[in-house]
Amino acid sequence: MSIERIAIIGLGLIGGSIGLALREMLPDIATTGWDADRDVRRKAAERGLVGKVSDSADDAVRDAQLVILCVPVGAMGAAAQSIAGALPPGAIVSDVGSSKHSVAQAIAKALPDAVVVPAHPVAGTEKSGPEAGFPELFRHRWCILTPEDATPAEAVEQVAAVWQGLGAKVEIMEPAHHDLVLAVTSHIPHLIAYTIVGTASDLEDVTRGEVIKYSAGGFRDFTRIAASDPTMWRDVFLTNRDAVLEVLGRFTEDLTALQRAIRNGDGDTLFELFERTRTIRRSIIEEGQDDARPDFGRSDH
Ligand SMILES: NC(=O)c1ccc[n+]([C@@H]2O[C@H](COP(=O)([O-])OP(=O)(O)OC[C@H]3O[C@@H](n4cnc5c(N)ncnc54)[C@H](O)[C@@H]3O)[C@@H](O)[C@H]2O)c1
Ligand SMILES: O=C(O)C(=O)C[C@]1(C(=O)O)C=C[C@@H](O)C=C1
Repeated sequence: MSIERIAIIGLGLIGGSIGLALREMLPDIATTGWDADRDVRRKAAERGLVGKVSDSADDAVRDAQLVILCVPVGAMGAAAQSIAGALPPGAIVSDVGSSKHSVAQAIAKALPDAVVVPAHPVAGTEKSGPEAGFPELFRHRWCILTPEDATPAEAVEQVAAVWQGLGAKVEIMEPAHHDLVLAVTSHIPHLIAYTIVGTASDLEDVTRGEVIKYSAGGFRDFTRIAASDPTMWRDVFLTNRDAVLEVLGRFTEDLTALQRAIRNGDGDTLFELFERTRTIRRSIIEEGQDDARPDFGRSDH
């Protein structure tokens, strides 16, 4: 049986993009949505992010076969709690949170009897809110599902089919493994971007405004990432604490080794690392993942 009715809770960048993508790519699926913020609900209705923007979480999920929670990871428990009274028996609950272990625990606590298939579309931009979504966001991008062993296979297949219908490639992972991998590929890079842009800003007096003026290359790329939503990223670091701290420890050791190489004039160490990392970039492009840029093929994002 395929899914015919989906409710989206949280109508920002990801919830809005899912709604638009469903309406465009899987138009036979009826969509409802709700957001805790009245202004977001109004904008979502104006943009037609879902077929019907409901007046309450209960109304949005009452007839749903799949409910997707698209709120910051720190709000997943509250969002799950808000649908507890009206969730139809047998409905699948999913989410899009950037960290998986603690989100699964929060949803399970609020909805102990629900069938839960957590998901993480590895696709996004530095923008947020109901104006930021676009239907192609998930095309050719990974969506990682992290179900428990006991989760019915049919529910996992139904959620996978929806993501594939939106153009995503689906992978299944253990939640803890997901959290470690994403700490390396997404969370620490964001922390580095926030740090370097913060450091540069602190140094503005010393550099007399020239950091911003000359930020055309590498620094400019960092500023895009460092413009990402503060609520979302605060929650990611608080909920994926252990994996982030583990990877950060390794990163700090490697950075210290580079610091030593620079102080000692050890060019070989620097050259060998830079050569190795260039190979990694080239292999990503060869695998056809260069479209990982959020503005790939779009002039308006
Ligand atoms: N932004 C990205 O690049 C990206 C990518 C993949 C996954 N994610 C994950 O997707 C989720 C949503 O991120 P986003 O970028 O769409 O954020 P967003 O800020 O654009 O949207 C989140 C929306 O959730 C609403 N909200 C907050 N608490 C709520 C609650 N209890 N009930 C109902 N609505 C509530 C907010 O009003 C807001 O409109 C996060 O968990 C994030 O980790 C984000
Ligand atoms: O490209 C960006 O702007 C993103 O930050 C997207 C990105 C990422 O780090 O890859 C950010 C967080 C998500 O959980 C998934 C995707």
